[in-house]
Amino acid sequence: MTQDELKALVGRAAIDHVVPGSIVGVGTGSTVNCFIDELAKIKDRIAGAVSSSVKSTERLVAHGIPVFDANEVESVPVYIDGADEIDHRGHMIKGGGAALTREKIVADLAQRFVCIADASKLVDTLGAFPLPVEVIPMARAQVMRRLAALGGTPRLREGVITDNGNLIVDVSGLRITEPLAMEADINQWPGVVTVGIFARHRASLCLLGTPEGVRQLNF
Ligand SMILES: O=C[C@H](O)[C@H](O)[C@H](O)COP(=O)(O)O
Repeated sequence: MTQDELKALVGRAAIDHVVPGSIVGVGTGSTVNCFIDELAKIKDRIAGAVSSSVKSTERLVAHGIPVFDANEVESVPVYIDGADEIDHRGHMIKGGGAALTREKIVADLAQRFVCIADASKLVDTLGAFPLPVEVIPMARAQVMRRLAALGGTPRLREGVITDNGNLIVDVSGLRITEPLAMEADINQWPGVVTVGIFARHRASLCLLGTPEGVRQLNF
């Protein structure tokens, strides 16, 4: 099976975790796009969605799925999103599509985070995928110096402005053995909007697409 077929497989499997009549938290990315297309088929059975990016909103609206502003929603039973990496405890690196801040906001509204990913995303230790950090433009150079001092190699993502008008710095060469601590540390640096470590908002369940079918990892 190709990676795209595995993404389609988990996008379909995620439908079983949608709570009928509820507002669904919807992530961002190519795997989530498969989920959105499946969600469209059951749109009459949900109240709508709260979205984590302009791109996902556009896709939801194109399918005729009502999209609620996050400020209108107090809580959602489930948030469904992809990941760039996920470890065996449900900690993730996210932000490869620059949507990490809004993703963490919607994840914070959710009672459960269901991660959908193809098998290539499962790792023993986070960090082989360059860690995205959303940064306010004025703080770019200082945050990059701090990231280098942590032992990583930061690089500005050229030509990318987030939905919030900020920059993305990608940090390679980190071995993230303590995701919770590193998330808390980087998040409190002046000018950092969000770090792409999702440890505090880790997955409750991962639907992992493998050539043998969907593997469920409960955390
Ligand atoms: O900002 C983007 C998100 O964190 C995505 O969920 C992540 O990059 C995974 O995307 P994809 O499903 O395209 O691999």
